[in-house]
Amino acid sequence: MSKQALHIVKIGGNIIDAPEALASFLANFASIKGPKLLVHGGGKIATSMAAELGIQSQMIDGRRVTDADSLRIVTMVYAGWINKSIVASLQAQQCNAIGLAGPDGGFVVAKKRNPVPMDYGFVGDIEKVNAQDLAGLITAGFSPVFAPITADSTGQLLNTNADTMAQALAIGLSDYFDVTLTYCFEKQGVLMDPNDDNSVISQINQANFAQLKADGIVSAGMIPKLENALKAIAQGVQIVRLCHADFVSQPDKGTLIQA
Ligand SMILES: Nc1ncnc2c1ncn2[C@@H]1O[C@H](COP(=O)(O)OP(=O)(O)O)[C@@H](O)[C@H]1O
Ligand SMILES: CC(=O)N[C@@H](CCC(=O)OP(=O)(O)O)C(=O)O
Repeated sequence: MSKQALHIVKIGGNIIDAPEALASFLANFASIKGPKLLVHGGGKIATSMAAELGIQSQMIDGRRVTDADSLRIVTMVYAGWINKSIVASLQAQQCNAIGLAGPDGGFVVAKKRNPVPMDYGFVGDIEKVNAQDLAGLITAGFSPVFAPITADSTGQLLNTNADTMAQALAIGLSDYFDVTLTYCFEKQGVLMDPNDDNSVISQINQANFAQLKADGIVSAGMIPKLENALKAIAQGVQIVRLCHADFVSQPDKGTLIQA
């Protein structure tokens, strides 16, 4: 029997940092019919806030090396300012958004990343999603808005990559819904030439991803994003797509991920 459709959308830092682009994205998100869930990043704002406070940010393979000071900043920025700004905007557009981070409701439990071979500090890898309770919240009519902050089983807060958070929530919720996962960012999709918006690669699977990586066509934050997208499609998510934030509700745009 087919399940109810659920749209899970991830929105990244470049859009969140651009007020007009964010407003237009949120209007489109609010107009999606039926159950929906938003995961947001905000890495760019966290980096500039840290710089204002005299703290340098270091990224390795798309992950922020998170010391105690950085953890305080990312928690305030992601689970505070960004999350509440988005929720308030969605509520003003009759979307019944509820702001959450991993520790709320025990929805996402993580584990501090092993410090060997590389110590990322307070960075969490997701261990468990409490999908049953979260599905209940969604079925009750709420649209969860997740900040990429988690905690471990001892209560230690951790910083988690937002693309990974979206992937784990999508896989967990696939037991209860037919999930479409859309990664929205500021490009038209995965591009053959990152400077040419007309060069969208229409489909990506494990085999051509390996080739695109080897050829240096995908780089930086795009590599973990595609790894997350490929994991989602391999583990029960029905549709996975990467597209420009303006096209969140246009299923024919962007790059489709294939198993
Ligand atoms: N082939 C590619 N096509 C599109 N973007 C690419 C490609 N290779 C690298 N990128 C970079 O990946 C970025 C998206 O990853 P990331 O910065 O982690 O996004 P976000 O913070 O929006 O999740 C793009 O802004 C772009 O600079
Ligand atoms: C561990 C880790 O790297 N966490 C990310 C969380 C934010 C994020 O993923 O934001 P974008 O989607 O805007 O890149 C970070 O602090 O940058």
